[in-house]
Amino acid sequence: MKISGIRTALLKAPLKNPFVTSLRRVDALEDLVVIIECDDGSIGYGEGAPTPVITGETIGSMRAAIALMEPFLVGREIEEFDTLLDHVHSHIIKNTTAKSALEIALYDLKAKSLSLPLYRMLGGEKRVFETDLTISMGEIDKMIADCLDAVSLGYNSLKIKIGDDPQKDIERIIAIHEALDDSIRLRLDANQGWTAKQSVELLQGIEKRGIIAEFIEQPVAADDIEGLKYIKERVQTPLLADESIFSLKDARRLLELEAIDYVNIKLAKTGGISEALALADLSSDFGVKCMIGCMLEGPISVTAGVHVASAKADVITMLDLDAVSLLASHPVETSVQYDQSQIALSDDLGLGIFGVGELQFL
Ligand SMILES: C[C@H](N)C(=O)N[C@@H](CCC(=O)O)C(=O)O
Ligand SMILES: [Mg+2]
Repeated sequence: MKISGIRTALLKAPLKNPFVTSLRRVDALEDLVVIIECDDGSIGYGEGAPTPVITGETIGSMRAAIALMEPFLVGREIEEFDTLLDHVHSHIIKNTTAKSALEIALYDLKAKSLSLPLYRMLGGEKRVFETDLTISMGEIDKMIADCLDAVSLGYNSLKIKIGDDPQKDIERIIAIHEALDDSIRLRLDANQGWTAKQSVELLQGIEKRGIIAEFIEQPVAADDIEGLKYIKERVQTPLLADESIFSLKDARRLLELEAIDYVNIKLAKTGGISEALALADLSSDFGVKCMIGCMLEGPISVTAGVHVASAKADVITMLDLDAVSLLASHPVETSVQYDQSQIALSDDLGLGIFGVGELQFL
C-alpha cells in the first residue's frame, strides 16, 4: 500500500450559533481536509481546524507545512508507519494542527491496511461515549436559554465559556447554576481570561455559595505556570489545563509541579494521535485523569478523538467532543454516530469515514 498522492481541501460548514470564547468569535467553520491516496485505491482521511489564537496556525500555514512534508511521504509504503510518523514530526517544529491532520489520515490508512477499526488497532473497544456541549459566552439570559435547550436535548454536562470580565463571569455562573438542576455538571472554561488573583477570588466566591464546578479550564495565560499552581493551592474547584499543554514536556512540567488536576488532550495541540496517546499514558503515570477535547473543527478530526478516547478509556474519563453538534450541517459521511450527547463508534475500518462530499480542493 504505497502513498501515491496527498490532496488538501477546504471544508466549510455553517454553525447553529456563533461560537464565542474569551479568545475569539467564529461564525462558520472553515478547516482543512487532508486526503492521502494509495496505489491500491485506499484513501486516508485527515482534518484540522486552524485556531490562530491557540496554535498560531492558519489554512495557509497548514497547507505550507503539509506541502513541506509531502515529498517525504509520497512514494512510501503505509507499512513503514513509524518512519512516516517520524517524517511528519521531524521536518518542522510546531504546526501541530497540520501534523495532526496528516497523522489522522495515516492512522486511518494503517488501520484500513490491517482491516481493523482504528480504535481496535489502538487497543480500544467499540463503545458509546458521552460528550458535553459548549455554551458560548454572551449575555446571561441567552446563556441560560442555551443551557436549558442543551438540557432538554439530553446533555448532562455543559461547558460554559467565560473569561471576558470576572465580575460578569461570577454573575453568569451563579445565574446558570440557579437555573439548572443540580444533576447537570458545569465545566467552566475561561480560555486564559483571568489573572491568578482574579481566579482565586472568583472561584472562592462561587464555592462559598456552594457552587463547585466539575472543573475550571485554563483560567490564566497559557504560560502562567506559577499562576496555575497558585490557584490550585487555594481553591476546591479542580483545575484543568488546556492551552498550557501542547507537548509531553509541557505536561510533565505541570504534573511534576502538581499544578493541575486534569489534562485536556487535543489532537490539534499534540500534533496528532501518537503524542495524544503518549500524553494520556504520561498523565496516567502521574495518576491524573484527562479530558479529550477539540477545537471548533469538523467530523473527521473529532472522530479521530473518539477513537483515542476508546484506546485510553482508563485515563480519558471526560469528553469535550461537541464540535460536530455545533455545526448546522456538514458534508462528511461517517458511520460513527453523533446523536447530541451520545457518540457511538462503529465496526467500520479505519476512522469509519466514507466520503467528504463536495469539497473545494486547493
Ligand atoms: C469546541 C470545544 N468544546 C472547545 O471549546 N474548544 C476550545 C476552543 C477552541 C476554539 O476556539 O476553536 C477550548 O478552549 O476548549
Ligand atoms: Mg479550553
